[in-house]
Amino acid sequence: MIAIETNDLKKAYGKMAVLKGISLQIKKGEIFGFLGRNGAGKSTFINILTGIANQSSGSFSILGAEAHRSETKKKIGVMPDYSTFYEHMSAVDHLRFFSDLSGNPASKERCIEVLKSVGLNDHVRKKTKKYSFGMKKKLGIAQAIIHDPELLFLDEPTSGLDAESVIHIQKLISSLQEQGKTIFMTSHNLDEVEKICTRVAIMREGLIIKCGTMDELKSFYRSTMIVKMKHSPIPPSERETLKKWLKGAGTDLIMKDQSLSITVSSEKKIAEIIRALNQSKVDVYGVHVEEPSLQDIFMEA
Ligand SMILES: Nc1ncnc2c1ncn2[C@@H]1O[C@H](COP(=O)(O)OP(=O)(O)OP(=O)(O)O)[C@@H](O)[C@H]1O
Repeated sequence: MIAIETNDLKKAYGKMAVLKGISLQIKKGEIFGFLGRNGAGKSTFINILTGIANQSSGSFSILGAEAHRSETKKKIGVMPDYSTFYEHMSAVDHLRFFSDLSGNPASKERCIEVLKSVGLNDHVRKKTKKYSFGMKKKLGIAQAIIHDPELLFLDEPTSGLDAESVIHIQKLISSLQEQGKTIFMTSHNLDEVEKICTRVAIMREGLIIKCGTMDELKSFYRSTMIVKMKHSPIPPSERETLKKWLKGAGTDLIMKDQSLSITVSSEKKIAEIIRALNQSKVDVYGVHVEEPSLQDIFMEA
């Protein structure tokens, strides 16, 4: 079942093309990570999908329905990149008032339960004007999930939060997925995206330039890998011959007494290197292969 589908979605502000044709399909139950440098167009994309802005051309559907129908809106939750709150109200009153206004009234108990789930246990009765930046961020997430939506749009849900809160919110996002929700999130925290997202799209200058699971993205970039080996001492008589052979097998060779590091272009080469070492009477104790991280992929994309 498809949660979000966009077809050649474009957006221009005056002469500036911000989205240049985005076509995406996001399945129900995914945590979809949307990455891109500052100004790439991520928030604009979310704003269009959530009805805050209109597209210039192209179409999209949300939860199988044409976008912006009121029934569909009730099934989505949004945490925009910049949330505003009723400052004179306590967090719990703010959530109740907001849920009444949005046509999904929530009980006081439900509001308190949701505030606790985002880690605001001790601040449910505090006025939102006294909230710190991080507390407001959590309140924004609470506001997005108060009506138990099927689909959540989270624009940088953990930016500006302390390390403990980041982990708390990441766990909350994963638990929402376990409950069957679909999450579309933007983030500049690549470790976070790698950790919790089921699929990732990388956007650059209004276009999606890479999209797939982490394994798919990594296999695309798995053309080179850094191999590190620990081994027994190399007999002095074998050292030069072995060094010459290794230089032909890969690049960036670093040879130490009992370890080496080399960049190779295929997994087959790793087996060949182990055989060559054994033939030179060197025992291999450990092999570590460094795969590209999301950061490597992001930087190269
Ligand atoms: N209302 C607007 N009017 C004119 N230009 C806008 C408007 N909103 C966004 N833009 C421009 O559109 C481009 C994309 O902005 P957007 O906020 O979507 O990027 P982003 O990928 O979310 O960036 P960031 O990571 O910094 O949040 C930017 O060049 C921005 O200046």
